[in-house]
Amino acid sequence: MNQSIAYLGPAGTYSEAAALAYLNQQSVKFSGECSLCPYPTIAQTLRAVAEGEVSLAVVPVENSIEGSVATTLDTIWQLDQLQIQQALLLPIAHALLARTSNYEGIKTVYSHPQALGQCQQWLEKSLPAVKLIATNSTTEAVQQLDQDEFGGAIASMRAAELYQVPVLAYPINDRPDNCTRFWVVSLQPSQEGTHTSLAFSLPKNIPGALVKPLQVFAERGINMSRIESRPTKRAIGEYLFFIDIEADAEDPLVHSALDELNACTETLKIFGRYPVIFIKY
Ligand SMILES: O=C(O)C(=O)C[C@]1(C(=O)O)C=C[C@@H](O)C=C1
Repeated sequence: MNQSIAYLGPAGTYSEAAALAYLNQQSVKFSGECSLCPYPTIAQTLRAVAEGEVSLAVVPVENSIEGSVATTLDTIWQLDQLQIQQALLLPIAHALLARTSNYEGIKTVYSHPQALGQCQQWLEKSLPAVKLIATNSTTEAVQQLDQDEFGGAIASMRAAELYQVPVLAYPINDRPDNCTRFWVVSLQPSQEGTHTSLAFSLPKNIPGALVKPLQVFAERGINMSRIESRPTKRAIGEYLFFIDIEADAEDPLVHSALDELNACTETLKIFGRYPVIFIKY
């Protein structure tokens, strides 16, 4: 069967690198045709799976310096039916691309807000006077350089090569061990898993409302590897809680925890069980 994988494009983004790493690792499974489909935003990338335009999407979820990718969490909550197949941990090393030959020539730096955040200290030290402009992706930042001869872009080395733009500095991320976690999602539940992700809203904003849902895991010795809150968008001070646990949703112990969690939350959504793969270069 023909497979298609949506990612935040255009070609050269870290999301494309994650999609290629996934494909490489699944090469036996995808022995037939498999195409990579770039989308302009993370929300559109996820919607493409929900609407059946593609079979899979690879989206960033969390970075070791900058934290959560809010659009991914918000969209996966809204779309409801998406299931995580796999988590991929990808090392991220940013480059400064520009057509001018030195830092003095750069007046504006373009990049995805996550990448700008991951290079914040380097930018303050090396280019303190430049204007920072957010783009939809790091590759879109590189494309801005066609219209701005005084511009610089924070993007991948692969983007520098693909679009033939010189690299002025590399690596420029504030920490050498910078990495981003991606989720591979589809409409089908995964057949295996060591981790499970879910999110819930609470019935009432009262003292201790979050204690019970957390106890459900603690009482069973299930380790939580992440908790993140996002606004419900209904009223100020109302939150959704996104939780990752280091356990398989199909394990009977986890099953009972999820049943109990369902009873003490307003809406509970299980985004799937999945393995975590570490990508090395
Ligand atoms: O703009 C890109 O290259 C992306 O793939 C997006 C993204 C992100 O949203 O976190 C992916 C990995 C890096 O953390 C920087 C940017």
